[in-house]
Amino acid sequence: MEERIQYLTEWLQVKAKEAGADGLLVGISGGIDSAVVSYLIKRAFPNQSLGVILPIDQGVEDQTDALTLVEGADLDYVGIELTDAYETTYSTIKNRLNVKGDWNDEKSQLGGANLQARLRMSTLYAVGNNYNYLVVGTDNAAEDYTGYFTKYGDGGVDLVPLINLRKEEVREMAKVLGVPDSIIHKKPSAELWEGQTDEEELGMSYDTIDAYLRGETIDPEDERNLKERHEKTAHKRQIPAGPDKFKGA
Ligand SMILES: Nc1ncnc2c1ncn2[C@@H]1O[C@H](COP(=O)(O)OP(=O)(O)OC[C@H]2O[C@@H]([n+]3cccc(C(=O)O)c3)[C@H](O)[C@@H]2O)[C@@H](O)[C@H]1O
Ligand SMILES: Nc1ncnc2c1ncn2[C@@H]1O[C@H](COP(=O)(O)OP(=O)(O)OP(=O)(O)O)[C@@H](O)[C@H]1O
Ligand SMILES: [Mg+2]
Repeated sequence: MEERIQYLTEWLQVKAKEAGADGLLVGISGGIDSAVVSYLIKRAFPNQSLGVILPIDQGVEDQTDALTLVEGADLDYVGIELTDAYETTYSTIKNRLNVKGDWNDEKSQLGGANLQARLRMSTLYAVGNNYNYLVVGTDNAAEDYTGYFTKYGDGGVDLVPLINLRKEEVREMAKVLGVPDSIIHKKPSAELWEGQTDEEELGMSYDTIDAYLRGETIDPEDERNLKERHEKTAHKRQIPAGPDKFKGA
């Protein structure tokens, strides 16, 4: 695992250099994926790496985890409270569509949740511009395969160092890097709404997804679900579709 960590550290250094960037930053949620990326960017750029904590209506526990993490990783950080920005944006959209008589509360819920991820993305790029840092994402192999991320939200990043790591490998790497146990053992959650957990929303455990990604046989129902998620989310892993060049007169 140490070699794999070294490999990713050097890869981050090369990609930043290729881009002419001075360093790297990551959004820190208090979860394990961003924890691992924090330690990696700190290794790659000890003096030019930044953690960005972006609370939106967030529980105290997670801000504590985020702070424990940056202190443990000895990572420079900044906290930017986005609750007001989120609420203003969301209510402005809601009010305007209400005036047209078009607002649909139920349909808009997921869009509102995704707006949180997209506001964080915009904020990370604004901070990145200020320092000439690249934005590092935290998606792992299980999230990538299932498309379990917000398009142009947490999926809108410059580099994805964990993209080939199953969740179990992220946990293993976290242990070697020295990520606190409390973060390693907490339930994965996007925290886009109260009580959300990845495994409940996906309808299966990361152990099952990891087993599938290792090429093992899993419950046929789960396999069907995974394949369907993968196909439905193909657009998130591609550049936006455009038509072929018009060849007529
Ligand atoms: N075939 C197609 N070709 C081109 N575009 C297509 C499309 N189908 C949908 N779309 C577009 O994609 C949109 C749907 O994708 P998207 O906006 O991403 O939204 P969606 O996939 O519906 O929701 C995001 C999912 O990711 C989860 N998430 C988000 C953020 C963080 C984490 C985490 O683990 O921390 C998890 C979240 O809980 C939710 O389950 C549609 O509204 C539409 O605009
Ligand atoms: N409050 C937040 N502040 C800054 N960035 C955040 C915040 N919430 C989410 N993010 C960003 O969105 C990413 C996607 O969240 P995700 O939940 O998949 O990862 P995680 O929280 O690090 O780990 P886990 O999946 O185990 O919860 C995070 O890794 C982080 O980069
Ligand atoms: Mg999380």
